[in-house]
Order: sequence, then structure tokens, then C-alpha cells
Amino acid sequence: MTAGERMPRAGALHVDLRLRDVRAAFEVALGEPDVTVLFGPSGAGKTTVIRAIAGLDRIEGGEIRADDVVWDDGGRRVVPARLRRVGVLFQDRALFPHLDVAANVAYGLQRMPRAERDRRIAEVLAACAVPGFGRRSVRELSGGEAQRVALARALAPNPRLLLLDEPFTGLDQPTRVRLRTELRELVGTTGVPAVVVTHDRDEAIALGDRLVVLIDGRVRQVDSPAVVFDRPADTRVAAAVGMDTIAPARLGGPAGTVDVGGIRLVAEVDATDLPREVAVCLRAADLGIAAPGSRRPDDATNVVPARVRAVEESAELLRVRLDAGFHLDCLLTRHDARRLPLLPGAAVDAVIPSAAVHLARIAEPA
Ligand SMILES: Nc1ncnc2c1ncn2[C@@H]1O[C@H](COP(=O)(O)OP(=O)(O)OP(=O)(O)O)[C@@H](O)[C@H]1O
Repeated sequence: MTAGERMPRAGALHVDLRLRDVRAAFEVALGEPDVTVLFGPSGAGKTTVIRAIAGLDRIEGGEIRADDVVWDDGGRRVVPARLRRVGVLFQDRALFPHLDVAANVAYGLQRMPRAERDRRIAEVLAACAVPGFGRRSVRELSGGEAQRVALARALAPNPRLLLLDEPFTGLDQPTRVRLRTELRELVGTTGVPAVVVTHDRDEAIALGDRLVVLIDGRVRQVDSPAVVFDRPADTRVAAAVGMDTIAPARLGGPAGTVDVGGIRLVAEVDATDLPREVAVCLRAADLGIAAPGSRRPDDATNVVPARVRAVEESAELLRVRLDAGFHLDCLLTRHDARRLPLLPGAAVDAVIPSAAVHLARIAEPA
């Protein structure tokens, strides 16, 4: 950078858009090496939002703005996609099969002098863990390599922001895990922030510094993954983050307790901002099962009599479905299950740590 050039100012992308049934407002810091995950179930509107940010679709109302520069105001003002300096990796924008890897990566570098362009191609291919792949035909690449090349192509023109829509779909699980680790590292080393669309919970947790939870075209929560997964804002978010039990409950007894189906549970949560009618949310992996009468409750542990409804086996864990006056699921290792009476109808005690009792608002029907 020469003395006359201004340092780029780290700013923010402000999204407040209306498009078809989607109304979404959130911000993304620019200049911070952060990953924002746009998370939600299928049909939530994630692709709609990301295409609008990329400039592939015009919004119908609201505004998309990078600092003071309005990209789209739903009316006459629009900055074309190519001038937004965003790198995109969309499923429907795959690599050009008739070009080799280098030519694919060169796609956004046409105005660059040849020598500089070759250097840049080599640099981004190395950064994306496919060094020396320039002369390879795109048709010869494995799925994981193709996504690395697509990422290199998105990064090559030095964008301010990366937009990645379900970037690892269709890859096998070990490759997905490896690629998401690489992507996190890449965001750190390049300093280019990313917005990543996914409906995969593991991916959201592994990748996201921040989650924007989109359900039925509305942003329901914006928080760190830890907060969203532990303290979902409402029952729709709780379902999206995989809470196994979501049962109506009532606050109002002794402090720190909640009544669910006539059973009083101790909960380690701050309920100050919650209404009286709430939902108790529990994860099967947090719960245990004990032989009836073998465990005593205390401040940190609820012990609730229950009946076994069903046991579902999988390769590693058993999912035990219980009726405790409300529905409970519990995941056990085979080792832990060995000495328990786990036949349908059997009486057991469900062991529910008070730290595992989460409370959420009851969502308005969509
Ligand atoms: N071009 C379009 N015209 C009309 N409706 C559309 C268009 N694109 C998407 N939709 C609809 O908008 C809604 C949101 O779709 P979108 O693809 O944004 O959801 P998504 O959260 O990305 O889902 P998925 O995870 O399945 O890709 C859906 O009901 C979809 O059918």
C-alpha cells in the first residue's frame, strides 16, 4: 500500500431486507476474521438472503448496505454484484468443466497483469490446500478438491466478504470435517470474513463465531453457537438446534424451579426475563437413567420416576424413550445400559442434571 492510499476501514454489512416471504435483519462485521453462520431448516430462506447479499437477486424492500454504501434499497439504487467485492461459492455456481483449475481461479482476475495473476493463482491454490493443481482438469478433481478450488476462485480477487451456500454438501463426512477446519483456518489467515449457510448443526457449531438463526423467513436469534444451542430463544429455535424434549412448563414455584406436567424440576437458569408459561428443553445426551430408588435428588440433580416406552439401538448408543408424565429421551452407551431394566414398561429413574434443564419461550405459531 502506498502512502497516498487510505487504509480500508473495517466496517459492517447491514442487512435489513424483504424478499418474497423472507424478512431478515442482521449485521456482519467486515474486516474481522469471523464466520457468521446463517443457520436454519430447509426452506427457511437462507439461500434467498445470501443471493440478495451477493447481488444475484434484487430485494423488494429494506436495504443492504456496506457501511455508507447502499448495495440495494429495493428501489433504484443498486450496486451490481461484480462491484460488491464478495466472493461466492454456491452449489449452482460450480466450476467451469471445460477450463482447467488455473483458468477457473483466474475467472475474477481478468484485469490483472499476467505475472501477477499467475502468482495470485498459485498463492490461493496453496492457501486452499490444493497447491500445484493449476494445470489439472476440473473433471479429474475429487469432490473435496473441487470445493477447495471453488474456494480459491472465490478468494482470488481478494474479496471483503465470502458467501458460501452449503459449501460441503454432497461430500463424505470425513471430507466435510476436514474442509470445515480448513475453512476456519483460511478465514483466520486471510482475514476475510465469511457468511456460511448450513442446516447442519455440527457444521454450525464447528464453524460459527456467530449464528443467525433463520426459521420460516424470520431471524429468531443472533448469538454465539454456545448460547443458541444452550439457551435457544424460543421453541422453534430449540427444535432447530435438536433439543430432544420440548415440553410446556410453568414458572412460579420456589425460585430456580419449574413445573412440567406436575413434576417439579430444579433448573440452573436465570428466568428473570421469561414469562410464566415457558417450555422446558432437554438434550438426550445430557440425561442419565438409574435403577428405581438408587439415586437421591439434590440441588444439582433431578431424579424423576419414569417408564421405558421404547429402546432404539444404533451403532454406538441406545436411545431410550421414557414417559415421565412428559416425553423424555435419553442416550446411553451400551456399557451404561448393561445393568438397567430397559424393557418397554419397566420402571426406571430419569436423572436430569439441573444444568441440563433449559427454558425457552413458547414460539408463536408460524
Ligand atoms: N426464485 C424463487 N422464486 C420463488 N420462490 C422461491 C425462489 N427461490 C426460493 N423460493 C422459495 O423461498 C423459500 C425459501 O427458499 P430458500 O432456498 O431461500 O430456503 P433455504 O433456507 O435456503 O432452504 P434449503 O436449506 O432447502 O436450501 C422456499 O419456500 C422456496 O421455495
